[in-house]
Amino acid sequence: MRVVKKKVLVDVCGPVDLSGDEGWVAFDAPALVGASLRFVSGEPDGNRYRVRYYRDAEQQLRARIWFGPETEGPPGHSHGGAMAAVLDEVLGLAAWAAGHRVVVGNLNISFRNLLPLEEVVTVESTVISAAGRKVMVHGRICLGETVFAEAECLCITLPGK
Ligand SMILES: CCCCCCCCCCCCCC(=O)SCCNC(=O)CCNC(=O)[C@H](O)C(C)(C)COP(=O)(O)OP(=O)(O)OC[C@H]1O[C@@H](n2cnc3c(N)ncnc32)[C@H](O)[C@@H]1OP(=O)(O)O
Repeated sequence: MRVVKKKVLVDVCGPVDLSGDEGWVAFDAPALVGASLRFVSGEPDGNRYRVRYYRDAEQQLRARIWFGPETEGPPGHSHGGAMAAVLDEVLGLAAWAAGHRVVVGNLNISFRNLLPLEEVVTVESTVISAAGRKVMVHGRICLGETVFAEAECLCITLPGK
């Protein structure tokens, strides 16, 4: 019987620059929502995502995110679900940062360009409206003029919270 040993791939990725634009102020997500957001932002030195949050001059939430080798989908590029997870977290968090205690009810994403791995990109978010329990947040993952994914996110406030 042939025994094939499981191969363990260990990528060693060096430090990445997640610094913000001029005028951005660091934003402490765990201080606002607790430490539960481990899937996307829980491993600041890991090989999945590395994330740093900011508010821009208009107080909108921004994120600098590095998509590491463990987010791979199409060869050499990010999995669409990896981009979706980022948009879920950042756009939901944007509603929290604007004072709404929400979960994401609907997330509608268009994937516009393949996102190369080990790229540092920006996630922009804008709170569009808040009416009753519904908070609409728009956002996109981009680098310069290139948009990798854009999303409309309907957040619903949690009753009784
Ligand atoms: C628990 C503590 C959480 C702490 C989190 C901290 C970190 C968070 C950081 C954030 C980052 C992480 C982010 C994440 O990862 S959040 C994780 C991913 N999201 C979820 O798992 C959410 C699961 N879904 C739910 O919990 C419920 O369905 C919610 C709460 C959303 C609504 O169920 P609920 O029974 O409460 O309300 P309702 O059904 O009476 O609806 C109320 C209104 O909303 C409208 N509507 C509802 N759904 C949709 C929809 N899909 N499209 C269009 N509309 C929708 C509905 O028509 C109605 O409108 P109207 O008829 O009044 O006009």
